[in-house]
Amino acid sequence: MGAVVWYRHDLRVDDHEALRSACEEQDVIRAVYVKDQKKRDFKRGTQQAKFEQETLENLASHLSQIGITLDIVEGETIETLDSYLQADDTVYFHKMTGTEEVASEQYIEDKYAVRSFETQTLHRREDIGSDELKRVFTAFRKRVEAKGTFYDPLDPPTGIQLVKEESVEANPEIAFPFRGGESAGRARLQEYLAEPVFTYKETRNGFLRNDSSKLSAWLANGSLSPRRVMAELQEVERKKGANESTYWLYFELLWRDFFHLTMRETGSRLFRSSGLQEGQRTWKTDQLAVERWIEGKTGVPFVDAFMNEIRETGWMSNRGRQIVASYLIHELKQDWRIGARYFEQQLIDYDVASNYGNWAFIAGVGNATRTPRFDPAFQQQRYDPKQQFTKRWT
Ligand SMILES: Cc1cc2nc3c(=O)[nH]c(=O)nc-3n(C[C@H](O)[C@H](O)[C@H](O)COP(=O)(O)OP(=O)(O)OC[C@H]3O[C@@H](n4cnc5c(N)ncnc54)[C@H](O)[C@@H]3O)c2cc1C
Repeated sequence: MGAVVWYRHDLRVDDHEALRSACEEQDVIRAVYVKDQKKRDFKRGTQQAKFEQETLENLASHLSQIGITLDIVEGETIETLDSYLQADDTVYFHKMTGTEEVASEQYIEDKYAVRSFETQTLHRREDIGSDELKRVFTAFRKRVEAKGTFYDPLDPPTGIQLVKEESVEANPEIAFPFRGGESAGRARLQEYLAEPVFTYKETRNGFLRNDSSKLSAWLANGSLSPRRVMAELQEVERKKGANESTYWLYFELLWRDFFHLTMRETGSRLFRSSGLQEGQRTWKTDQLAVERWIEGKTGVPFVDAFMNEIRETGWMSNRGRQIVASYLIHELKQDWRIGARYFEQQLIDYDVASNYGNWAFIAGVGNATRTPRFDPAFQQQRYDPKQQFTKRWT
């Protein structure tokens, strides 16, 4: 009989209830991560794959400190796990949001002994109240803020010391010059909370390294725990004082929670053409228009600059994402899911709930019925008046 920690979008040793419990309850532990590319009909962006690889190497080195080997196996998740697991194994894992992830959890729960935990979000379903989850962000936010429940992050199991991240040569033209892995995520968290966070509210729509936290990529693959981010943020507020900007970082983390908790209720409905709204919606699919959008050849320099940035670096700022998504949906009138799928392939911070939730929101088929529209010319005047960003990327 053995114990297996099944890693997915929780690629860390810190605040990892599944790993901690396995260490407390079992003598012999294996850890497994399944690289499942079979269901995808697209090739992942190089930056996304590189970030994952760096993350896995960092995780393996942390686990090896307490004698656990991380087995990385490729193939379809359920088939692969079935041949990896032994009938009397106990599987330790964290519950995830994505519908494919939930389906494989159910299979594993039915067939093996399991211990499952929930740490993917800052707040939990039960913090919202017993009635139906409020599908409007403001109502959700008020509910969790009134409750004010925060969960303390757990330290890594005894015997693991986080490897210190060596400093990364910063290229000022690249907004995301960081490596994958828990060590790099923690280093970035400290760097951001030391100073830049105090002006976050004013800078967050910018396009440079310190204009926003850049924590999303580590949060997305779970190499950083949202509870750890919040605990460190609260510590900084206690020591140096809270301001509107420090609150705003929490406010944005609530959007992440909101999309996750909504998707846990709505499941695969979000992937329909009409998203979370009722009925059918018809969208165009003009391959040439989509190709021009992807290749940064729409002829609208601000849009093209962002599309070139994501293609080369796997990163795009929130403002950029809103502008290019709005352009694809409202100007080119294309199916919003084509854009969401391209982001799924490219983004180093791809996260199913945040990605499809935001795309659906801009298409007017998400949680809100209002349809936000971003005029690239107006946006450029406001956020890149000297065209520094546009010139760099076109
Ligand atoms: C079309 C579109 C697609 C998106 N796809 C993704 C995605 O796949 N993965 C992803 O993590 N975010 C996605 N976002 C949300 C947002 O753009 C990124 O979270 C943010 O740009 C990441 O940069 P940051 O870490 O510096 O964010 P900060 O501004 O520093 O915010 C702090 C954290 O709050 C969370 N957050 C902030 N804004 C949002 C938001 N609108 N929705 C959900 N969470 C948010 C993120 O975890 C982020 O790291 C998308 C937004 C749009 C408009």
